[in-house]
Amino acid sequence: MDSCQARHQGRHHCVPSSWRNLRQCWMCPKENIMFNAASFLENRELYEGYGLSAASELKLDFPTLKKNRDAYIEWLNGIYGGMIANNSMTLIKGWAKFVDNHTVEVDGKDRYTADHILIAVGSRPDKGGFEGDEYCIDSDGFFALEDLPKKVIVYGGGYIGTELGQILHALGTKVIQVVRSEILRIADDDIREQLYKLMDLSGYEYRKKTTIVKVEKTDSGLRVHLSDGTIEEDVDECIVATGRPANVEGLGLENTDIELTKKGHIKVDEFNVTTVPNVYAVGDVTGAAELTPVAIKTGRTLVERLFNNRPDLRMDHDLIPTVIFSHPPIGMIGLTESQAKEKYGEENIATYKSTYVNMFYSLIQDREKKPKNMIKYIVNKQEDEKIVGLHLIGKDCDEMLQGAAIAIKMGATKKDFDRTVAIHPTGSEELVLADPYV
Ligand SMILES: Cc1cc2nc3c(=O)[nH]c(=O)nc-3n(C[C@H](O)[C@H](O)[C@H](O)COP(=O)(O)OP(=O)(O)OC[C@H]3O[C@@H](n4cnc5c(N)ncnc54)[C@H](O)[C@@H]3O)c2cc1C
Ligand SMILES: NC(=O)c1ccc[n+]([C@@H]2O[C@H](COP(=O)([O-])OP(=O)(O)OC[C@H]3O[C@@H](n4cnc5c(N)ncnc54)[C@H](O)[C@@H]3O)[C@@H](O)[C@H]2O)c1
Repeated sequence: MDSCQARHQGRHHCVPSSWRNLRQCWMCPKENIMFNAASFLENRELYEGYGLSAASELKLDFPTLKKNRDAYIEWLNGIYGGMIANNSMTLIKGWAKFVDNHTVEVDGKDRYTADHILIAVGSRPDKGGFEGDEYCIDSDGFFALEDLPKKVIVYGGGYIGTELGQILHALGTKVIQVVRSEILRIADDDIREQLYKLMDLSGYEYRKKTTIVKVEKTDSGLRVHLSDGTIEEDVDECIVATGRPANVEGLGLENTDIELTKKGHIKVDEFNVTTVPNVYAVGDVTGAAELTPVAIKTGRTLVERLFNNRPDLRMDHDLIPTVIFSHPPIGMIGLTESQAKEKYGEENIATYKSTYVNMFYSLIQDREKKPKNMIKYIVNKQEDEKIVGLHLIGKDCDEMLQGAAIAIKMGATKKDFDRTVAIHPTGSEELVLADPYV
């Protein structure tokens, strides 16, 4: 929890410039390192084609990966700590609880008050809610693993379940992802179908429309009972990733007039003010898109408004680009085809789609085994084919989206993309070659 001191009020540029470098949470880089490790290994089968025979002997030393990853995160945290110290901020370490609308108590001892109080306590992993969920781990437990498990059940079809399942699979674990309905329901239907094809191609196992009924501990690991009647034996870890509720328990909100939404998030208005004046909330705890850049940008926007004389400034939640770091990654911005049809009417929506093989896979001899990227544009015919959604899946799509997102945020049409000359030979060139208008 951060509290802003009143002494900043009215001063211009009181946001330290080094804050602008604050751009990551610890979970994102931690998972990104695991994504990269998995990317090295998943390409093992390509080495031979590239004449890299020694590389096919590549072996994972998991404890070394974990040690180096954790050291990197510690180094990052040190940098952030330094930024706080160097900017004359006082950091009080401890668990915060409201005792009234404007007073916060830390670790049940010291009390603090301020003209402005910002709540940014994030979210926490859901437990699962089935018999034996105490034997399961969550994403924090995944990062604490000391060695690579042999067999894992991943429960949940969202970002975390899909990312962790895919990382473990690429590292060599036998993974079964169990999902209540579909994997990545938030994705566009065509992209999800392509994901399933790519998962099938890589031998990734998933069970759709299935839930976990019960988990038991046995001498040889976990026994997991699934709703389709099957039982998985000798499971080393069962990772639950069924969402992240707001972290409001123990925050003492009952001592305040701060209200929650029906879904249990802190209720805020468009300026991120809670139901108590001068108490603000940003990030996961508000139910905004649960993404690091969203939390950070909302915080910066609020600070600019309060202390930099920009009274009308508010966070813009429209067209937020996001990437799911599956293998391969999925990038998306804006509406899916079905959302766009619902919003603008079926007759006003057109789509452009392209599938292609990234040159990286060109030396795979069997055409059927070449993973295909897919790009899909959703455009509004009423507005000169303005792009209202862009969806990508495949190698390098994580890096391809950001530039396109700028253009789309500026209101680009499909023709604007078509007019742009391609950069050859890259995967990104498909963005301007996909089903071109001219
Ligand atoms: C495994 C995983 C991977 C992710 N990967 C990505 C990614 O690749 N890209 C991306 O954009 N987003 C990613 N996210 C989402 C991202 O981490 C969150 O959206 C982001 O961290 C939200 O920021 P926040 O400030 O709201 O909360 P947090 O970053 O969770 O920070 C909340 C802080 O408040 C502290 N806190 C809680 N309660 C109290 C209290 N009572 N007193 C004092 N302190 C308290 C917590 O300990 C924590 O330090 C990932 C999330 C997870 C779980
Ligand atoms: N790459 C990234 O940017 C990244 C990575 C990780 C997490 N995140 C953020 O963190 C958030 C939380 O991730 P998450 O994967 O925990 O949540 P999520 O909301 O993405 O997915 C939760 C999944 O669990 C399922 N589910 C919910 N309740 C269930 C139940 N009772 N039984 C069975 N299944 C159930 C949902 O259908 C969904 O498939 C994400 O929404 C995302 O915004 C982002």
